[in-house]
Amino acid sequence: MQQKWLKTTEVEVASNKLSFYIETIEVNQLSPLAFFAAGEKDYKGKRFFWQNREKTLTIVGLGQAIVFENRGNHQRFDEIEQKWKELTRNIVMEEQESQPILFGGFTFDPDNRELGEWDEFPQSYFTVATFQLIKKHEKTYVSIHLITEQQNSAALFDELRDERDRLIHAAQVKELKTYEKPEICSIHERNKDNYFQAVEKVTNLIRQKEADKVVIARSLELAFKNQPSSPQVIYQIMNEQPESFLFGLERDHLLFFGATPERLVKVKKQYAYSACVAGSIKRGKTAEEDKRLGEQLLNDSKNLKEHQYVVEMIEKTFKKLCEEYRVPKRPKLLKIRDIQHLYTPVEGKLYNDATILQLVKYLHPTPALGGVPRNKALEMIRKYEKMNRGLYAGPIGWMDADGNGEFVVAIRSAALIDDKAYLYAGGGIVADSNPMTEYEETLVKFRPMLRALGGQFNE
Ligand SMILES: C=C(O[C@H]1C=CC=C(C(=O)O)[C@@H]1O)C(=O)O
Repeated sequence: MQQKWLKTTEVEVASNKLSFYIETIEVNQLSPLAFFAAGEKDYKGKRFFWQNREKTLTIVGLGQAIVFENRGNHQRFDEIEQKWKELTRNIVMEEQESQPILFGGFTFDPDNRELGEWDEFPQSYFTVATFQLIKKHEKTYVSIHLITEQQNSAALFDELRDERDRLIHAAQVKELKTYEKPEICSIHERNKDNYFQAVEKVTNLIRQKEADKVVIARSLELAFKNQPSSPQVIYQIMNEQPESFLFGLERDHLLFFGATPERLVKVKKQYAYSACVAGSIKRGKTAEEDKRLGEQLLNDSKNLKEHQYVVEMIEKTFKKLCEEYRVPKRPKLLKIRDIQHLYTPVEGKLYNDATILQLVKYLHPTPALGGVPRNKALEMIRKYEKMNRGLYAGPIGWMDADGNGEFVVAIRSAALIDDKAYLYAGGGIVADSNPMTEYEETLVKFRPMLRALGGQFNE
């Protein structure tokens, strides 16, 4: 049985009078990835994919009803918030199972000028999809969004209905595809020498009290025999990393995707949930070894220090934006397939006027990805890391018109551009860091994406 809701809303965005038409139907049995793949021909470069860690929410977007981009200014969080508010001001959506979603991400550092694979990418990139699929618990909804200046759009909307039905049909009837892993022809460790020098330099500066903690990252470049497709690599990370948040965001030739264990912030009905994830150790080969390594991590002063900086900073932000909040006294372990982390969940009740994008703005970058003090750490990253992180380590996620949403920290991620992929990984440097140990930690952090992309990992 298909249900329909039709909403039309008049809105004004940047003094353009726009109408926002929405129609949602409930559909039976539909694989979100098959829906994503159904857009391979016509919507490539204009798609997104999201699945939360609990697997209770999957969102797919095909096509673009509207795009919000912003290049390089410091108001980027407020600007996106304002545009989204203008667009959804008149929409009354409460209690609806499926709402229009704004999906996208912010780059790590708009002041980074290093050239590379991110040259064309804006500093904020958000879209409302033309065709949006939401799978919540066991129900699946597909919405059409049309945002237009035209007054009479009935014919156009009918065309979109036909297109929606075609996409649903394609996703339902095609046999569920199992994709092969891509075939790699080369793996190149970019700027490896520079990475060692950067860690050494930054450790020395921290010892001289120039900063307390700085996260230094590096990158691998993979070349493939044949160009992998977006559904193919998303399929691989879904299989390889089921316990993480999964995301994929396309813009023209670039797909940024990953499987991160780290939530930046989730807001549901004015309650906010964040998590401090910093401090790492590998998984053991046996349950006993794993337990011993976990205990070692929980008692390791270097990792506890790295972690504590993140806790203090997230607590400060919650203090500013929440009526009440709760921070556990000690971290616990977050165990994922290749690695264990120190983990402290933080939650609070937001003040009435506080929003998810304000939280993102104040939290990003936490000392799990930037450092302490923040500006000094960012300066050192720009100076010594010598790469552009692009969306790696930035906030990526979604929000709805009621202010609910979720953003993760885009680590364990890669940018796929044509027949190349760029993988990123880093680690927190403190006074007692050792370059070789840090390097080995990045190898462990590369492992999930490398494995998903068909690479070998040699211990
Ligand atoms: C910077 C990364 O991880 C961060 C998140 C968790 C643990 C981290 C650590 O132990 O250093 C890092 O702060 C990365 O995965 O690229």
